[in-house]
Amino acid sequence: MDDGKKSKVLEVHGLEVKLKTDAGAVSLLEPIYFELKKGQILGLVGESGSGKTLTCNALLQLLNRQMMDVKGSVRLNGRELNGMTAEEMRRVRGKDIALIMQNPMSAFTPVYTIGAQFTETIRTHTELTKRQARDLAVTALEKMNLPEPVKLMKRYSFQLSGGMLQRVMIAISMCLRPAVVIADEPTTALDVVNQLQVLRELDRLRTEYGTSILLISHDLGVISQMADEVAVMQQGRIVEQAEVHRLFDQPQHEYTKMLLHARPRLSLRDMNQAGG
Ligand SMILES: Nc1ncnc2c1ncn2[C@@H]1O[C@H](COP(=O)(O)OP(=O)(O)OP(=O)(O)O)[C@@H](O)[C@H]1O
Repeated sequence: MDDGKKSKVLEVHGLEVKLKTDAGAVSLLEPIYFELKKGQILGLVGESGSGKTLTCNALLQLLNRQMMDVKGSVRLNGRELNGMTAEEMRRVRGKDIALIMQNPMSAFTPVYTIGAQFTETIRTHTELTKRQARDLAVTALEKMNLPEPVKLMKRYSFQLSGGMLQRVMIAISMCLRPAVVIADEPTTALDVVNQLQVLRELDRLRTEYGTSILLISHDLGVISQMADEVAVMQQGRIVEQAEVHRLFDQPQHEYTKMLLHARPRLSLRDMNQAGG
Protein backbone atom coordinates (compact mmCIF):
# COMPACT_ATOMS: atom_id res chain seq x y z
CA MET A 1 0.00 0.00 0.00
CA ASP A 2 1.15 3.54 -0.66
CA ASP A 3 2.28 4.80 2.74
CA GLY A 4 1.38 8.36 1.84
CA LYS A 5 -2.29 7.42 1.60
CA LYS A 6 -2.51 5.75 5.01
CA SER A 7 -4.08 7.78 7.78
CA LYS A 8 -1.92 9.43 10.40
CA VAL A 9 -2.60 7.98 13.82
CA LEU A 10 0.02 9.68 15.97
CA GLU A 11 1.46 13.09 15.15
CA VAL A 12 4.30 14.39 17.27
CA HIS A 13 5.13 17.99 16.59
CA GLY A 14 7.88 19.88 18.39
CA LEU A 15 7.70 17.73 21.50
CA GLU A 16 10.37 18.92 23.92
CA VAL A 17 11.25 18.35 27.56
CA LYS A 18 13.18 20.59 29.90
CA LEU A 19 14.25 19.75 33.41
CA LYS A 20 13.58 22.57 35.87
CA THR A 21 16.59 23.23 38.08
CA ASP A 22 17.58 26.02 40.47
CA ALA A 23 20.15 27.08 37.91
CA GLY A 24 17.53 27.27 35.14
CA ALA A 25 15.99 24.87 32.63
CA VAL A 26 18.12 22.06 31.24
CA SER A 27 17.03 20.60 27.92
CA LEU A 28 16.58 16.82 27.99
CA LEU A 29 14.64 16.43 24.75
CA GLU A 30 15.11 18.87 21.86
CA PRO A 31 11.95 19.44 19.81
CA ILE A 32 11.20 16.20 17.97
CA TYR A 33 8.89 15.57 15.04
CA PHE A 34 7.53 12.29 13.72
CA GLU A 35 4.31 10.61 12.75
CA LEU A 36 2.96 7.09 12.82
CA LYS A 37 0.56 5.93 10.17
CA LYS A 38 -1.98 3.14 10.61
CA GLY A 39 -0.23 -0.23 10.82
CA GLN A 40 3.23 1.32 10.62
CA ILE A 41 6.16 0.39 12.85
CA LEU A 42 8.57 3.19 13.63
CA GLY A 43 11.80 2.07 15.25
CA LEU A 44 13.50 4.41 17.69
CA VAL A 45 17.18 3.66 18.23
CA GLY A 46 20.04 5.29 20.05
CA GLU A 47 22.56 4.51 22.74
CA SER A 48 21.77 4.40 26.43
CA GLY A 49 20.80 7.85 27.71
CA SER A 50 19.92 9.26 24.28
CA GLY A 51 16.33 9.97 25.35
CA LYS A 52 14.26 7.02 24.09
CA THR A 53 12.44 6.28 27.34
CA LEU A 54 12.02 9.99 28.01
CA THR A 55 10.28 10.29 24.63
CA CYS A 56 7.90 7.44 25.60
CA ASN A 57 7.10 9.00 28.92
CA ALA A 58 6.55 12.41 27.33
CA LEU A 59 4.18 10.87 24.76
CA LEU A 60 2.22 9.08 27.45
CA GLN A 61 2.14 12.16 29.71
CA LEU A 62 3.93 10.27 32.44
CA LEU A 63 6.49 12.94 33.30
CA ASN A 64 6.33 14.81 36.55
CA ARG A 65 5.22 18.32 35.54
CA GLN A 66 6.69 19.83 38.70
CA MET A 67 10.12 18.72 37.62
CA MET A 68 9.74 18.91 33.85
CA ASP A 69 8.46 21.38 31.31
CA VAL A 70 6.84 19.57 28.38
CA LYS A 71 6.05 21.58 25.27
CA GLY A 72 4.79 20.71 21.81
CA SER A 73 1.98 18.63 20.47
CA VAL A 74 1.14 14.91 20.64
CA ARG A 75 -2.00 14.19 18.65
CA LEU A 76 -3.58 10.77 18.77
CA ASN A 77 -6.21 10.39 16.05
CA GLY A 78 -6.47 14.18 16.04
CA ARG A 79 -6.85 14.50 19.81
CA GLU A 80 -4.23 16.49 21.71
CA LEU A 81 -2.71 14.50 24.57
CA ASN A 82 -0.24 17.07 25.84
CA GLY A 83 -1.84 18.87 28.75
CA MET A 84 -4.56 16.28 29.40
CA THR A 85 -5.40 15.77 33.06
CA ALA A 86 -4.24 12.59 34.78
CA GLU A 87 -7.84 11.37 34.81
CA GLU A 88 -8.28 11.96 31.06
CA MET A 89 -4.99 10.22 30.34
CA ARG A 90 -5.98 7.22 32.46
CA ARG A 91 -8.88 6.68 30.07
CA VAL A 92 -6.68 7.04 26.99
CA ARG A 93 -3.86 4.86 28.28
CA GLY A 94 -4.40 1.18 27.65
CA LYS A 95 -7.43 1.71 25.46
CA ASP A 96 -6.12 4.11 22.82
CA ILE A 97 -2.38 4.03 23.42
CA ALA A 98 -0.72 1.20 25.30
CA LEU A 99 2.73 0.73 26.74
CA ILE A 100 4.63 -2.52 26.67
CA MET A 101 7.63 -2.05 28.87
CA GLN A 102 11.03 -3.61 29.23
CA ASN A 103 10.33 -5.22 32.56
CA PRO A 104 6.78 -6.62 32.43
CA MET A 105 7.02 -7.72 36.08
CA SER A 106 6.50 -4.12 37.17
CA ALA A 107 3.27 -3.88 35.15
CA PHE A 108 1.58 -6.52 37.31
CA THR A 109 0.97 -6.52 41.01
CA PRO A 110 2.05 -9.71 42.77
CA VAL A 111 -1.03 -9.83 45.01
CA TYR A 112 -3.67 -10.52 42.36
CA THR A 113 -3.82 -13.33 39.82
CA ILE A 114 -3.06 -12.67 36.15
CA GLY A 115 -6.72 -13.37 35.39
CA ALA A 116 -8.01 -10.85 37.96
CA GLN A 117 -5.74 -8.12 36.59
CA PHE A 118 -6.46 -8.97 32.98
CA THR A 119 -10.26 -8.96 33.37
CA GLU A 120 -10.15 -5.82 35.53
CA THR A 121 -8.23 -3.96 32.80
CA ILE A 122 -10.71 -5.09 30.16
CA ARG A 123 -13.68 -4.09 32.31
CA THR A 124 -12.22 -0.64 33.07
CA HIS A 125 -12.27 0.15 29.36
CA THR A 126 -15.34 -1.76 28.16
CA GLU A 127 -18.92 -2.53 29.19
CA LEU A 128 -18.30 -6.27 29.32
CA THR A 129 -19.49 -8.44 32.22
CA LYS A 130 -16.97 -10.28 34.35
CA ARG A 131 -17.67 -13.52 32.54
CA GLN A 132 -17.41 -11.98 29.06
CA ALA A 133 -14.15 -10.27 30.02
CA ARG A 134 -12.80 -13.54 31.36
CA ASP A 135 -13.70 -15.41 28.16
CA LEU A 136 -12.12 -12.67 26.06
CA ALA A 137 -8.95 -12.84 28.16
CA VAL A 138 -8.70 -16.63 27.81
CA THR A 139 -9.15 -16.39 24.03
CA ALA A 140 -6.49 -13.69 23.82
CA LEU A 141 -4.02 -15.79 25.83
CA GLU A 142 -4.74 -18.75 23.55
CA LYS A 143 -4.07 -16.59 20.49
CA MET A 144 -0.77 -15.61 22.04
CA ASN A 145 0.12 -19.31 22.07
CA LEU A 146 0.39 -19.33 25.82
CA PRO A 147 -0.09 -22.86 27.17
CA GLU A 148 -3.13 -23.73 29.29
CA PRO A 149 -4.67 -20.26 29.39
CA VAL A 150 -7.39 -21.19 31.90
CA LYS A 151 -4.74 -22.33 34.39
CA LEU A 152 -2.58 -19.34 33.53
CA MET A 153 -5.39 -16.99 34.59
CA LYS A 154 -5.15 -18.43 38.12
CA ARG A 155 -1.43 -17.86 38.45
CA TYR A 156 0.49 -14.90 39.84
CA SER A 157 2.97 -12.74 37.96
CA PHE A 158 5.96 -14.05 39.94
CA GLN A 159 5.14 -17.58 38.76
CA LEU A 160 5.59 -16.61 35.11
CA SER A 161 8.72 -15.99 33.06
CA GLY A 162 9.46 -12.54 31.63
CA GLY A 163 8.63 -13.76 28.14
CA MET A 164 5.26 -15.11 29.23
CA LEU A 165 4.40 -11.89 31.04
CA GLN A 166 5.38 -9.89 27.98
CA ARG A 167 2.99 -11.99 25.90
CA VAL A 168 0.24 -11.49 28.51
CA MET A 169 0.76 -7.74 28.12
CA ILE A 170 0.45 -8.06 24.35
CA ALA A 171 -2.69 -10.18 24.85
CA ILE A 172 -4.20 -7.37 26.93
CA SER A 173 -3.38 -4.93 24.13
CA MET A 174 -5.01 -7.30 21.68
CA CYS A 175 -8.29 -7.17 23.61
CA LEU A 176 -8.37 -3.40 23.91
CA ARG A 177 -7.15 -2.82 20.34
CA PRO A 178 -5.34 0.45 21.01
CA ALA A 179 -4.51 2.52 17.94
CA VAL A 180 -0.91 2.82 19.09
CA VAL A 181 1.38 0.53 21.07
CA ILE A 182 4.60 1.89 22.49
CA ALA A 183 6.99 -0.98 23.04
CA ASP A 184 9.99 0.16 25.08
CA GLU A 185 12.75 -2.44 24.73
CA PRO A 186 10.15 -5.25 24.79
CA THR A 187 12.64 -8.03 24.18
CA THR A 188 15.75 -6.81 25.97
CA ALA A 189 15.18 -8.88 29.09
CA LEU A 190 14.26 -12.07 27.18
CA ASP A 191 16.11 -15.08 25.85
CA VAL A 192 16.28 -15.62 22.10
CA VAL A 193 13.27 -17.96 21.85
CA ASN A 194 11.03 -15.63 23.84
CA GLN A 195 12.35 -12.63 21.90
CA LEU A 196 11.21 -14.17 18.66
CA GLN A 197 7.77 -15.04 20.01
CA VAL A 198 7.21 -11.55 21.37
CA LEU A 199 8.30 -9.94 18.09
CA ARG A 200 6.05 -12.26 16.11
CA GLU A 201 3.05 -11.37 18.28
CA LEU A 202 3.78 -7.65 18.03
CA ASP A 203 3.88 -8.01 14.28
CA ARG A 204 0.53 -9.81 14.44
CA LEU A 205 -0.99 -6.86 16.33
CA ARG A 206 -0.03 -4.70 13.41
CA THR A 207 -1.15 -7.03 10.62
CA GLU A 208 -4.41 -8.23 12.22
CA TYR A 209 -5.60 -5.02 13.84
CA GLY A 210 -3.68 -2.30 12.03
CA THR A 211 -2.06 -1.22 15.29
CA SER A 212 0.70 1.34 14.85
CA ILE A 213 3.79 0.61 16.89
CA LEU A 214 6.60 2.76 18.21
CA LEU A 215 9.31 0.19 18.78
CA ILE A 216 12.17 1.29 20.98
CA SER A 217 15.26 -0.83 20.94
CA HIS A 218 18.99 -0.57 21.06
CA ASP A 219 19.07 -3.82 19.07
CA LEU A 220 19.50 -2.90 15.42
CA GLY A 221 18.79 -6.49 14.38
CA VAL A 222 15.32 -6.27 15.91
CA ILE A 223 14.72 -2.88 14.32
CA SER A 224 15.83 -4.02 10.87
CA GLN A 225 13.43 -6.98 10.99
CA MET A 226 10.41 -5.15 12.33
CA ALA A 227 10.42 -1.46 11.48
CA ASP A 228 9.21 0.31 8.35
CA GLU A 229 10.95 3.50 9.28
CA VAL A 230 13.67 4.32 11.79
CA ALA A 231 14.45 7.42 13.84
CA VAL A 232 17.92 7.68 15.36
CA MET A 233 18.32 9.52 18.66
CA GLN A 234 21.45 11.06 20.04
CA GLN A 235 21.66 13.27 23.11
CA GLY A 236 17.98 14.07 23.22
CA ARG A 237 17.43 14.78 19.54
CA ILE A 238 16.45 12.85 16.44
CA VAL A 239 19.49 13.15 14.19
CA GLU A 240 18.28 11.04 11.29
CA GLN A 241 15.04 9.47 10.17
CA ALA A 242 14.52 7.31 7.11
CA GLU A 243 12.85 4.28 5.62
CA VAL A 244 14.47 1.19 7.17
CA HIS A 245 16.37 -0.11 4.13
CA ARG A 246 17.64 3.32 3.24
CA LEU A 247 18.85 3.93 6.76
CA PHE A 248 20.75 0.65 6.90
CA ASP A 249 22.11 0.88 3.34
CA GLN A 250 22.86 4.58 3.14
CA PRO A 251 23.16 6.09 6.59
CA GLN A 252 23.67 9.84 6.33
CA HIS A 253 24.53 10.97 9.82
CA GLU A 254 27.92 10.17 11.37
CA TYR A 255 26.23 8.92 14.54
CA THR A 256 24.05 6.49 12.58
CA LYS A 257 27.14 5.20 10.76
CA MET A 258 28.85 4.76 14.10
CA LEU A 259 25.87 2.83 15.53
CA LEU A 260 25.75 0.56 12.49
CA HIS A 261 29.48 -0.11 12.71
CA ALA A 262 29.27 -0.85 16.41
CA ARG A 263 26.68 -3.55 15.75
CA PRO A 264 27.80 -6.85 17.25
CA ARG A 265 28.58 -9.25 14.44
CA LEU A 266 28.54 -12.35 16.60
CA SER A 267 26.10 -14.91 15.25
CA LEU A 268 24.71 -18.03 16.85
CA ARG A 269 27.11 -20.06 14.70
CA ASP A 270 30.11 -18.07 16.00
CA MET A 271 28.98 -18.75 19.54
CA ASN A 272 28.59 -22.49 18.93
CA GLN A 273 32.02 -22.63 17.32
CA ALA A 274 33.55 -20.69 20.21
CA GLY A 275 31.94 -23.11 22.62
CA GLY A 276 33.52 -26.03 20.78
N1 LIG B 1 13.61 12.30 35.86
C1 LIG B 1 14.75 12.70 35.30
N2 LIG B 1 15.49 13.65 35.90
C2 LIG B 1 16.65 14.05 35.35
N3 LIG B 1 17.17 13.59 34.20
C3 LIG B 1 16.48 12.65 33.57
C4 LIG B 1 15.23 12.13 34.07
N4 LIG B 1 14.79 11.20 33.22
C5 LIG B 1 15.71 11.10 32.22
N5 LIG B 1 16.72 11.98 32.45
C6 LIG B 1 17.89 12.15 31.58
O1 LIG B 1 17.45 12.19 30.23
C7 LIG B 1 18.38 11.52 29.40
C8 LIG B 1 17.65 10.47 28.56
O2 LIG B 1 17.29 9.35 29.37
P1 LIG B 1 16.45 8.11 28.82
O3 LIG B 1 16.12 7.24 29.98
O4 LIG B 1 15.33 8.59 28.01
O5 LIG B 1 17.51 7.37 27.87
P2 LIG B 1 17.33 6.06 27.01
O6 LIG B 1 17.73 6.41 25.64
O7 LIG B 1 15.97 5.50 27.20
O8 LIG B 1 18.41 5.10 27.66
P3 LIG B 1 18.33 3.52 27.99
O9 LIG B 1 18.50 2.84 26.66
O10 LIG B 1 19.47 3.30 28.91
O11 LIG B 1 17.00 3.25 28.63
C9 LIG B 1 19.45 10.94 30.29
O12 LIG B 1 20.56 11.79 30.22
C10 LIG B 1 18.83 10.96 31.66
O13 LIG B 1 19.81 11.16 32.65
